[in-house]
Amino acid sequence: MGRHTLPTLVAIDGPAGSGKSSVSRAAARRLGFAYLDTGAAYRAFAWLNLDNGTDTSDTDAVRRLLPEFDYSIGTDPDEYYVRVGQIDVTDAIRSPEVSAAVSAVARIPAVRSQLTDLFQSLASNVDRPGVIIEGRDITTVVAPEAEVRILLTASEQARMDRRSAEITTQSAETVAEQLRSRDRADSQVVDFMSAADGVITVDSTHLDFEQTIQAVIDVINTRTKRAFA
Ligand SMILES: Nc1ncnc2c1ncn2[C@@H]1O[C@H](COP(=O)(O)OP(=O)(O)OP(=O)(O)O)[C@@H](O)[C@H]1O
Ligand SMILES: Nc1ccn([C@@H]2O[C@H](COP(=O)(O)O)[C@@H](O)[C@H]2O)c(=O)n1
Repeated sequence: MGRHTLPTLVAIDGPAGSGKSSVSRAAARRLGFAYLDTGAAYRAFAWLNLDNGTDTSDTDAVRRLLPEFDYSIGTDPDEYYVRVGQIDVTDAIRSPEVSAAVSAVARIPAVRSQLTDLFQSLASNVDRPGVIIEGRDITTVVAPEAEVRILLTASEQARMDRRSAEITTQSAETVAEQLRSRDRADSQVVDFMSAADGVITVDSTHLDFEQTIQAVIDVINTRTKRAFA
């Protein structure tokens, strides 16, 4: 049987360390939804550039690599993987080197255009009743028509504390500075710090992980007028 209805689209944006990936994945798992981590694609393309020895400040050189970007990602929250060609880069794309390079490639319009088309195609082809798509420009560019649009944010201090708690290979100061500079670079490209019209803000500064997941699920249930979970 072919699909008769399109999946419910849930778009979640927010700054670095706000909990987008971990909260979206956990909420998708509980709802029986698919989960699309859009940041992983930008990270994987930055990884390809670094692996290829491309100068990521050379826009033409980065653009020339786009046709070679053979990308795949797992959208089942329980079978998450990120691949470039046959190479599994799930862990490699989280390295400090990739985190330092990703904003440079993400600011190139041709990169954004190709990846946005890819995200829209991936989201419409999931074999689930819904899909949670998370990133920076989902509520505004990738899926502005989404039934549910959420800005997941937290104070800069809370986001830094959380990020430095998970990254033990660098000092808290280094992690904090990297997070600030990535947010600064990213906010040149798209505003993910203020909610566009129709976007619900969930501020997790004073919520723990479980409370944040429930807050997101509550918004989804309210906006779709269904009791998914
Ligand atoms: N409300 C919360 N309370 C405590 N810890 C949290 C909360 N939300 C997320 N975390 C933790 O904070 C860390 C960062 O979360 P996550 O990686 O999902 O953020 P992110 O928004 O996807 O960041 P980035 O955009 O940089 O990928 C993770 O270790 C996650 O478990
Ligand atoms: N929709 C998006 C998602 C991500 N980016 C860029 O990728 C970087 C990594 O994203 P994470 O969610 O994995 O931290 C992010 O800092 C942006 O530079 C984007 O531009 N648009």
